Amino acid sequence: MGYLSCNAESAIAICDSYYSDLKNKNRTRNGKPNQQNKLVKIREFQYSDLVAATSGFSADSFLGKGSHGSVYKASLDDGKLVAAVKRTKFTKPSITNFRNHHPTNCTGCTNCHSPAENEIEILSRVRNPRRLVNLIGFCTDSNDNKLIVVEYMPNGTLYDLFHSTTRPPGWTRRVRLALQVAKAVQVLHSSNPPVIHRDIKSSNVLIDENRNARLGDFGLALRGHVEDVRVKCTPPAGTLGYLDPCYLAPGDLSTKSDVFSYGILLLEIISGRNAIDVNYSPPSVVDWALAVLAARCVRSTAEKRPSMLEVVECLKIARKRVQAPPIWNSLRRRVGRVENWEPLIRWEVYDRSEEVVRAVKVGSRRNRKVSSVSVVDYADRSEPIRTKPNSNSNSNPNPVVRSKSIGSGREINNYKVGPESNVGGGNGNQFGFVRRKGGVAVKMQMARLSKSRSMGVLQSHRVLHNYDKNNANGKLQYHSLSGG
Ligand SMILES: Nc1ncnc2c1ncn2[C@@H]1O[C@H](COP(=O)(O)OP(=O)(O)OP(=O)(O)O)[C@@H](O)[C@H]1O
Repeated sequence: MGYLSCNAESAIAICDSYYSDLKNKNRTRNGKPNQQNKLVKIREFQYSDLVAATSGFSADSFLGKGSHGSVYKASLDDGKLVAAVKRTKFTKPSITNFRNHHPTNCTGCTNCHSPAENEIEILSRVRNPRRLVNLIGFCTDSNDNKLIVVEYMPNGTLYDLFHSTTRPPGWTRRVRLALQVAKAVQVLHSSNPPVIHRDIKSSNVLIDENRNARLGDFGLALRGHVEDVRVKCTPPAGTLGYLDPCYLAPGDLSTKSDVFSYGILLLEIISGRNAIDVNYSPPSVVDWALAVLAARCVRSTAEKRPSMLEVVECLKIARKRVQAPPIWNSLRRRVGRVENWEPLIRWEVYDRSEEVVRAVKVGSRRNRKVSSVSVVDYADRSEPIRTKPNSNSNSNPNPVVRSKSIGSGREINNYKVGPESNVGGGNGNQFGFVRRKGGVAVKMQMARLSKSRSMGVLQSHRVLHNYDKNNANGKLQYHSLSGG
């Protein structure tokens, strides 16, 4: 890892092609420095400085805990720089395990290097002041653990915004946040070589001082082309609930796995309070546009998912619509006055030859009026969408997967994962897939999403056997998919 072998500040500029490209782009045509592409130096901090900056990693500076460690607010440079310090613990795999992971010698993957080391390596090469939670520096403690110093995001996470506040964001802001996250993912995918984040989820989207969404936590990210040895030898990882069901072996990885996770995130964004009541006409076009997009992102065939560029373009159109017509605003105001608003959205994500993907909006709690809107690929649908007037979570007769709220924040109360198993408590707050085989609907795993503990759609016993149940927070790490 280049950045570790040399002096931190110079290492980045010398060792990395991204930064040498940046150097060339760093001047505009008239020779003036280009502010956007400004080279940023990665600092190496003394451990004692970080101890002082966080008041000894005190409870007062504590910001949150993830699966790999804790995050603290740090006041550096005499208070001129406020940052977040991630302090992680990582046990390196034994030599035997290491050999089992890698049939050939590994040049470094997220299984042999700590998430912190990986995050430093990735973030020292990819930078975006508006879209990403950027790296400021790093530090090594006496046990050789790495601490990461990143930009401080004062307004929590997207997860908090939707699930820990009494008043979740309105529709306009949701579209804006969705677009910002899409742009962040696009930045990663369009960099050369591309970066695949592998852990896109609402708790990894942080809200900056301007209330914009930024993508963070690059502990599992991989930088490289899919054919690169490093990418090819890194076992699958991610968070259950967001994990691409196609991603079962290292060779399955592509940017489309991120698209899948983004689709789940988009569903999470959509499935809270809606801006438009179906009683009002016309019903929201924007929410359907988003629903279609989300459904396309989570298609089970990776090639049929859109690229992030397409996602960004689609969301830009959705944003224009939400901003444009005056009637929209008055409707939004009326809906905003409704208390205890809770949308009922039933998702039917069918994968029948990959041609029918549909989402059905059932109605609002207030009036329970039913609206059935077809959204995508309906030309060839062979059966009508059934909705029942006055349906609610208790009386809905449809035996389809139903999601009242995705990302409910509640714990999973049971799970069994396997080809014929059913996941979740079964009270309606579930999300899942129905796969059709020979005209018969086969329910696949359903999940009740909760922060970092959400369940995913897993289809392989091999994966299950390799799932480390002791791993905290539902974070998935696979251990010996290559037969070890
Ligand atoms: N840059 C930051 N600025 C402010 N708060 C942060 C920052 N990074 C993380 N946090 C806070 O610390 C918490 C833990 O973050 P961390 O990235 O370690 O874990 P996570 O994303 O919640 O879970 P996981 O490790 O499973 O991905 C976050 O939920 C957030 O509240």
